[in-house]
Amino acid sequence: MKILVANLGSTSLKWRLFQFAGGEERLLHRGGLERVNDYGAALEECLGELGRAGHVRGAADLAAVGFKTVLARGVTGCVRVTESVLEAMEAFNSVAPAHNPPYVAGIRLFARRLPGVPLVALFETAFYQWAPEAAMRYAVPESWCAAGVRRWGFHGASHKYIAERSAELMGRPDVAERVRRLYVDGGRTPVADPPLRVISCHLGGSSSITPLANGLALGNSLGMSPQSGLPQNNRVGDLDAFAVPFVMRTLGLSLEEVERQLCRQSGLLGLSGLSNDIRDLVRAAGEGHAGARLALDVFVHSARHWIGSALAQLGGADALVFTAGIGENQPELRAAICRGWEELGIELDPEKNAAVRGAEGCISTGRSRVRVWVIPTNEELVVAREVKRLLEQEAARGGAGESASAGAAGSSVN
Ligand SMILES: Nc1ncnc2c1ncn2[C@@H]1O[C@H](COP(=O)(O)OP(=O)(O)O)[C@@H](O)[C@H]1O
Ligand SMILES: CC(=O)OP(=O)(O)O
Ligand SMILES: [Mg+2]
Repeated sequence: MKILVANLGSTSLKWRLFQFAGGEERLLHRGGLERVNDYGAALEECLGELGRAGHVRGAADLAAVGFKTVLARGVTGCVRVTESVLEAMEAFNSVAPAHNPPYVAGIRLFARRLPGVPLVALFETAFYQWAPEAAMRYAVPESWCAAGVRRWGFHGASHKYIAERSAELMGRPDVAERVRRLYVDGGRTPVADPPLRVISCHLGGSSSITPLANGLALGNSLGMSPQSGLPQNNRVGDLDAFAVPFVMRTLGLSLEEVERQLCRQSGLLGLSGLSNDIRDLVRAAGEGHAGARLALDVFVHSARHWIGSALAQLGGADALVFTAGIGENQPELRAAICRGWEELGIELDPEKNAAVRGAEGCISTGRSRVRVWVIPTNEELVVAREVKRLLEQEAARGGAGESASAGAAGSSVN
């Protein structure tokens, strides 16, 4: 069974093609494009590359295409994409303006280009279904919460992968197995003592930090929208809610203009006035650009704030993990984030830290009580496994029937 996963990130397109056969998972192909603005053209390039490599010449070559979709009204988990799922995503376009519109368009493009191939979505919010209610609520009236104003949490596929892989690296196969089975039994797979406490730092085009207790999320720095928490590439991150009516009144901005500026001209770009890409900012800061320096400093300050929160929620940590575009590749920022934490039992080894870029490795000293890791994420594998499971469930039921999640009913788009 061949499953393609298309990961439409806020700055990139990444894809991986997996073959599942006889209990084995094999990666057949992977690729990606950076600094993407036109996702339609990027997806055509992906399909072209898969065709030229001889892997996907037509619909018959694929069992399914999986998508790491962000959020939808009333839908989570792993579902067949139906018209009503797309409508539920569109209903939250204004909550995830950088993510939902390109995903809906991208899914429709696959439906046209690969007619008949099952299209399946694993929503990023799925990983937080079991997080404590106190970690997921805002202090707003109940009617706001009922309308969707609550913390949803994102980067679920990535933090799930880190939960599993970090448990393996920390010698905890029991916790890794619980994580693998999470969407089967809701985290009820038993684990041994002592508890494994991991802080997962996904730092990329969007960034988020999650405390993991025995593989389960206790929350996420991303809240109701993927524009919260740390400053994002060109999206705002945390902001006092009263700033919005204030700038509308005092600067005379329309609601649409406020939304546009918060989503396109804020974050690292807004702070630096230069770029939304950390590579440009590190280079420019080195050349004395004050805006770039400020953007990096705010990013580091915010990362430390959220790691501190995770440390407090977990009551300490056994491992701290850096992943995604920035976390995997940027030793200078990892060092700045972990500065002065020896008393907390976190001590980076400067040489190991400098040496690990885009690869898996431990970057803490032998003395460090908390082991610090770089783990390249594999969101696509997490999605592909759930897609496979859904197809197998459907086959066992004798066809693509009703899906487990609310709101997923309706005619399949493919
Ligand atoms: N080789 C690299 N060195 C340093 N930073 C990088 C590198 N590659 C990517 N980045 C940073 O990571 C971001 C992309 O993160 P990533 O998680 O891969 O993408 P997305 O958010 O689109 O899913 C870039 O915008 C850039 O800031
Ligand atoms: C929220 C999310 O999935 O972020 P990104 O697209 O940047 O990876
Ligand atoms: Mg991403």
